Amino acid sequence: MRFQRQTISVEEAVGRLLTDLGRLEEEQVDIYESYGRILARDITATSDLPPFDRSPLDGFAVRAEDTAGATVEQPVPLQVVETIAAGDVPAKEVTPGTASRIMTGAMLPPGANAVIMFEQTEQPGEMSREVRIKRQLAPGENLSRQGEEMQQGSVVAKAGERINAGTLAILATFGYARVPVVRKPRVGLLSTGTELLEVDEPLVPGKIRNSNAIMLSAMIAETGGIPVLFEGLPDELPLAKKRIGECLEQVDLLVTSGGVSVGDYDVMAYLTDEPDVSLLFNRVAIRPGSPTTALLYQNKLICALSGNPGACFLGAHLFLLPVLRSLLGEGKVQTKRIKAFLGETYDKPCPYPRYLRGKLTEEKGSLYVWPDWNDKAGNLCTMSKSECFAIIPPGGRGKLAGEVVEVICHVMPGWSREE
Ligand SMILES: Nc1nc2c(c(=O)[nH]1)N[C@H]1C(S)=C(S)[C@@H](COP(=O)(O)OP(=O)(O)OC[C@H]3O[C@@H](n4cnc5c(N)ncnc54)[C@H](O)[C@@H]3O)O[C@H]1N2
Ligand code: MOO
Ligand SMILES: [Mg+2]
Repeated sequence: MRFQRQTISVEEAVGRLLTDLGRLEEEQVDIYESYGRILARDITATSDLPPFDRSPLDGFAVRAEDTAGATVEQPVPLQVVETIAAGDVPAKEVTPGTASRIMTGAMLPPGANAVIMFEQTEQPGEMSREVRIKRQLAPGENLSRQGEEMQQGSVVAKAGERINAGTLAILATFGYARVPVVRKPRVGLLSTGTELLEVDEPLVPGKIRNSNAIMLSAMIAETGGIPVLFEGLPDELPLAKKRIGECLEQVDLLVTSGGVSVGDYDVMAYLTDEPDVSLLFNRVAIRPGSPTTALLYQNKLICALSGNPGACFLGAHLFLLPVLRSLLGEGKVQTKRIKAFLGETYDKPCPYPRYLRGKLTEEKGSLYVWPDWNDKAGNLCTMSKSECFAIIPPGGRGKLAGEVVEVICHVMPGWSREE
């Protein structure tokens, strides 16, 4: 199968990966451990919000009717019957001719239907029981009514949402000390290639250090998976297949890098010929990383990315991360494509759509994308500065500066080009 490959689009490839890919089980975690997790079900309000009528100001709770005709020149005098701090439950009712001193956030006393701020009142003396109201109020003025923001039982966060700081505020408000989230997928990582050294090993002729594994494990963790780094994969097929089988037992899916093209030792490409291994695809219309491959073995997914670091990085964004998001039940599986003006001409011809790493700038409300010229598939030192992929359509002339191209953003742009 190494040489006969059917080329499919990115959309088709992702579609095949996500088919029959069920969401993982729900688990309960402590709210303090839930940041970044994906909600497993809708979250409903366990009470009204605010839970009681409360004052948004420091001032006096009054009956609006008592303030009729009040002005600075002719303030209306009221008798103060109580001071209510936030957290208190009022003991007294506000009856005609009276008022209660009230702090911001404090519960509104019965009988009151408006609040006037201190700045619009005056008191004859510090110890005086009298307050003079200098402005007429309408009923309901300066009040936060019970349930005005959320009613008990309404949905306040939805299944599939990634928990961020704002979500945590909602979960805390409604008392979700334990949060229903989706279990994190365990993602096995195997790197092929006898040329690979560990990070801490000195370089020896002909060999290189393994940079894909740690890069992929970071992308997996950032997306909400648990990377499980497995040691070396032999180049001989029977041993490799056995090793892959052992690894698959311990994880939800396996990601490999390298060995997917047509080389003599491209063990992943050979694996596609095994009878008990089903091939999802082994060539996608992308550059770099066109030999990216996906397999099903022992009923689990193997995402076989290219060994070229640049291609591996792209393949992980296009194929691995949507799989993880789907397993996590996250609402947004595919990164949205936006449009931007190409900042400079990129005219290298390519038979496939080229996903060019790049950076985004914004000028007078328009988005510009600037190609990363260090664009050989095996190059890696500009990945750390990559903010997006500009998609240069296939064909002879590439795209000219100022033409619109599609862009997939993968980090929040820094909006500048200087290094
Ligand atoms: N005759 C052909 N040769 C190649 C073709 C082709 O169609 N015909 N495809 C090219 C394309 S396109 C790509 S992409 C690569 C895919 O390569 P593999 O997935 O088979 O990757 P390897 O051959 O194992 O390695 C490629 C390259 O990357 C280095 N590498 C591998 N693993 C790592 C790692 N973990 N960390 C860092 N670098 C890694 C490896 O040493 C090679 O230099 O095939 C082209 N060839
Ligand atoms: O598709 Mo490859 O990554 O261009 O060599
Ligand atoms: Mg190869």
